[in-house]
Amino acid sequence: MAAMIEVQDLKKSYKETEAVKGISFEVEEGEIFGFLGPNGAGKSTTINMICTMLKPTSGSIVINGFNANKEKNDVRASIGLIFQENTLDEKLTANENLKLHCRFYNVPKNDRERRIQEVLHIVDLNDVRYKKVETFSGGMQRRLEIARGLLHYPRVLFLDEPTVGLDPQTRAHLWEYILKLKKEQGITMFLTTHYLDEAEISDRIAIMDQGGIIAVDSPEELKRQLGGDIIELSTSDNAQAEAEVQALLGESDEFTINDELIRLQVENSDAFISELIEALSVTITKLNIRKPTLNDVFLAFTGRDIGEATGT
Ligand SMILES: Nc1ncnc2c1ncn2[C@@H]1O[C@H](COP(=O)(O)OP(=O)(O)OP(=O)(O)O)[C@@H](O)[C@H]1O
Repeated sequence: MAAMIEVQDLKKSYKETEAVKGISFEVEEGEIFGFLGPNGAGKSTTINMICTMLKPTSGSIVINGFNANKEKNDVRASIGLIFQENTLDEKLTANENLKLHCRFYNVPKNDRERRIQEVLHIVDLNDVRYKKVETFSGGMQRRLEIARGLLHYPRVLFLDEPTVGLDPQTRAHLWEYILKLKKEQGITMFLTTHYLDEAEISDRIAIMDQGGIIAVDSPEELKRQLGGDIIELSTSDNAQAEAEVQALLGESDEFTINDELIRLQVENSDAFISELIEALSVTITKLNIRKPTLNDVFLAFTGRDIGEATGT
């Protein structure tokens, strides 16, 4: 199967900043592709280039078989954008917002009524079709934006932090709709999010840092590559414990430490934990053993916790 998005050696420089440093990746048709990275990594710049809103310095982008540089209109017709900011006209009804979009995207006149009904049905908003958007809850507005993004039958949906500012229940609902779209319409999704539980839904995740892509794989594989178990502990004297853990692990093994928590990764915690307890002269006040999470993956690749790295 041909890739739905093909990015090759893509670069973007702003005066002094090399924001995107020659990245290459492919997104398969029908997959949810998560795009993660710390603030300033180059994610927005990359997405804006893929969506034809920003001209690359060099490199090539092909979407749905169309070249983003030479066939902008075909690319735009192939994609739907659902960004963080609400771009609906709140003074208009849902119906009016959708009709406007049909006009912008040249949806044939005879098709408009059928498509509006179709997309409203997908997001369960048929009942409020003739109500003003300003009377909608945040979640309903988001659903209407998704409906609008689907009106011109895009093959790829770009979802840029689609659930920011929504309560957990609305987030969960919205995800049900997004997954339904993937399943029923086979739409490819390009997703950025700071919520790791959402990123976990992706078929594959790319991690971007300092203008480059440093990992691309399924969430399971990324976690598996990290391997072993994560041990987190606090002690009565973490500085002393740090020296003792280092002596036990040897120079080559890595672990992270901050004021409260020593975090280390070992092949097999069962075998290691008794050695650790024996090696420590200080009292252990907290001990937690777990499998790696996506946050550990993020930390391993970028050196930062996703919360710190994205200011969330
Ligand atoms: N218009 C611009 N002019 C100059 N520099 C820019 C411009 N837009 C972005 N940059 C720089 O390019 C780099 C990448 O920025 P970008 O916004 O793509 O990162 P990001 O990963 O999307 O970050 P965030 O998660 O904060 O949105 C940063 O160093 C940023 O300061």
